[in-house]
Amino acid sequence: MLALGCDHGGYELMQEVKKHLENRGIAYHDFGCSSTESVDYPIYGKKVAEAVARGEFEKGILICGTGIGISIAANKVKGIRAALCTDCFCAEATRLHNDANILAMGGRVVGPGLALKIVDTFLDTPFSGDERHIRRIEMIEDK
Ligand SMILES: O=C[C@H](O)[C@H](O)[C@H](O)COP(=O)(O)O
Repeated sequence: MLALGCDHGGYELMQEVKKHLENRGIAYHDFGCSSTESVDYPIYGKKVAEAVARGEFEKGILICGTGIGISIAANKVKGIRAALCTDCFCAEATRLHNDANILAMGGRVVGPGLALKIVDTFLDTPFSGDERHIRRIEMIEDK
């Protein structure tokens, strides 16, 4: 189960992402926003990040205009590793190396064709489990 969140800058791309997830039979909960009316991205970044951090959702997808603000907000929540991706190489690498639990994208940056490939790459790539990556993630988490 995925947690989804966006602001007005990501709303239209999020509708494409939702259709794509439905076609793939992947369940999600949409934390909003619900239109292209101007809203504040930290609200949605925090809602999704907290739900993922509580373990209620396996992963999350966040979209704002650039993906930057909403990923900054999400990364303030302990246990969250939100990765802003603009290409499939980064989407794959952040799963393999960082075990990222939230994908962030920019609705004003990537078109739907590329964005859906990024989503698939992120969702379909497992964490490598390599010792060096585990060690580095634990350093981020301050364990
Ligand atoms: O990082 C922030 C996001 O890209 C926002 O989507 C963006 O700042 C919203 O801008 P505006 O309020 O001008 O639509």
